[in-house]
Amino acid sequence: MNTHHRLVLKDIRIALAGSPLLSLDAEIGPGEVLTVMGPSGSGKSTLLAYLAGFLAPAFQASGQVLLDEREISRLPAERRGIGLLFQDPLLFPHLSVAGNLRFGMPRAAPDKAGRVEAALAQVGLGGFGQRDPATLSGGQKARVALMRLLLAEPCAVLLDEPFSTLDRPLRHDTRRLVFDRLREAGLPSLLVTHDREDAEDAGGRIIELGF
Ligand SMILES: Nc1ncnc2c1ncn2[C@@H]1O[C@H](COP(=O)(O)OP(=O)(O)OP(=O)(O)O)[C@@H](O)[C@H]1O
Repeated sequence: MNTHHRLVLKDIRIALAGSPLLSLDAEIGPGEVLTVMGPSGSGKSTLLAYLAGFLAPAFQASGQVLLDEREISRLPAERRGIGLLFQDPLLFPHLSVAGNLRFGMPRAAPDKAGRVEAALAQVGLGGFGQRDPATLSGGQKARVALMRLLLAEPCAVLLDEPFSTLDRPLRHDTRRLVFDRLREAGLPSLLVTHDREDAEDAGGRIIELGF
């Protein structure tokens, strides 16, 4: 599942009601994690919403978002090839764990059942496929959300405080597993967080938002 994607953010500027909110220039190579930090209200979630394709109409944005040299900022969200990991794992409650993992897989993906089982085994959840997601712990849900994201074969990943509801040391272990898997998959990732430890553990560059 190793890929070599690159996400380039060129002179991104976002304003709210005519006032500048944030500006950013960055390049994220295969397997790299860029962390964006900033106080509450500095625009971290807004930046991710812009990159993912669901910026609220109250904002004005300019700049270029290049994924593998293709400008994606005018494409609809579902055609951008971006995977998202939020604070809430947002598992579909009406699907089993395996159903959640199969959900975003490319239609033509071979041996879906085998890949789902292998993905679960990779994160210590072998045999959990038929479980109802409501019966999982917070850390288990986070691991299912990660593998659902990877099986969808994104070209880049955005993470919005994905560890903030987990207690330490579970937080530490989950964070390690997520960053290791993203690195192994060769995906460029952008993490936004308040947490200095999350940022340092991500192992990449850290940018502080602010004009
Ligand atoms: N839909 C919206 N319409 C108008 N203003 C908004 C909207 N969403 C957010 N804002 C404002 O935009 C600014 C940036 O908000 P954003 O949620 O991006 O900050 P953040 O850095 O992610 O904060 P936090 O760390 O608290 O999640 C804030 O001033 C917020 O009030």
